[in-house]
Amino acid sequence: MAGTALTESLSPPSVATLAADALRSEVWLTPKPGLVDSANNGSHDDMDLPLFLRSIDAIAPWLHQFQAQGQQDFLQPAPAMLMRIRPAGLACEQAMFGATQGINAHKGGIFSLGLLCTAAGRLSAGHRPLTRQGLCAEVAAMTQGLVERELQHCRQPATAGERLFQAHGMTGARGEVESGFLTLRRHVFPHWYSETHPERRSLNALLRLMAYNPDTNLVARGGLSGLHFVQDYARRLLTSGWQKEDLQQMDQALIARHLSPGGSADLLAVATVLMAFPQ
Ligand SMILES: CC(C)(COP(=O)(O)OP(=O)(O)OC[C@H]1O[C@@H](n2cnc3c(N)ncnc32)[C@H](O)[C@@H]1O)[C@@H](O)C(=O)NCCC(=O)NCCS
Ligand SMILES: Nc1ncnc2c1ncn2[C@@H]1O[C@H](COP(=O)(O)OP(=O)(O)OP(=O)(O)O)[C@@H](O)[C@H]1O
Repeated sequence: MAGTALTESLSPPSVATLAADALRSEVWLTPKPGLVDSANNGSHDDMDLPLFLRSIDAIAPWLHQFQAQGQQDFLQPAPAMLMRIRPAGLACEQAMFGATQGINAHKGGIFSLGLLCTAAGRLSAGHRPLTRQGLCAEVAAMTQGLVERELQHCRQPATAGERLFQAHGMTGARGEVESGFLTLRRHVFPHWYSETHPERRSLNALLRLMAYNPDTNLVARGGLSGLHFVQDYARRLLTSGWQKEDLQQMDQALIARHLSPGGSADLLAVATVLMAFPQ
């Protein structure tokens, strides 16, 4: 069985390589509503595709670092891991900002994929099976209590994510990892094989994410009405069936409203990595 062969043959560094490849596929995938892709810069005045590729080149070595640290620390209790990898996470963010002249191309992606690579390192070093479910559970275990510690107890919100928790109770990237990527498990994985062509499969997964992910990027730019606009639009396309032209029209609608579903782009990359593993 292909899935079993993958579990046995995936040597640890391959997961970090899969993650960098997933970031590259995500940015090349076109048309992506509101996001940077090969046709346009979506709702972003300060980013383009070459900037994303430079950012990925800067991040890639750190993804291996996360995995190595997961392997090295596999005997540590899971909840101790986030504190241990955060310095590498912040250094990776700095490397990204260095490559992009201070522009946030991948902050969310570094966070989610860094945790995923660490989880993979821990599972492989502990001779535990590298499965989708196991990886999601390990990410959840490593981030247990994160929303309470960093969002509920945050007195002076500094980031958009922290402000949006206070304003709307949105838990953003932290809530998604603490739930073991619940949005992916509930709304994306069960429908992954409903499309056979790889490009349509990725675009359909992105559409499903836009329909169901409580993306703090959308609320930061367009308020709750911005989030609902994107969710309603994506749900309509999922119901009626869609072609690339529909996504191009949706792109124009999001650009006109300055909306960008960046959190969904990040989760698409996470899904691409996780779908390389057996269930
Ligand atoms: C947790 C991270 C992502 C910071 O999050 P932040 O508060 O800036 O906001 P937010 O939760 O909206 O996430 C930022 C990025 O995550 C992505 N994202 C947004 N929504 C989602 C979602 N629902 N699911 C997954 N990713 C998402 C987007 O790309 C977004 O740009 C990370 O950069 C980090 O750990 N920073 C250190 C911050 C810290 O230690 N603060 C102290 C607490 S007061
Ligand atoms: N292809 C993509 N296009 C745009 N954003 C993406 C893409 N892939 C991932 N993202 C995510 O979107 C986030 C950037 O979104 P955004 O520019 O809205 O954030 P910001 O810089 O914090 O806010 P603003 O630009 O409104 O000041 C990044 O953290 C990144 O992880």
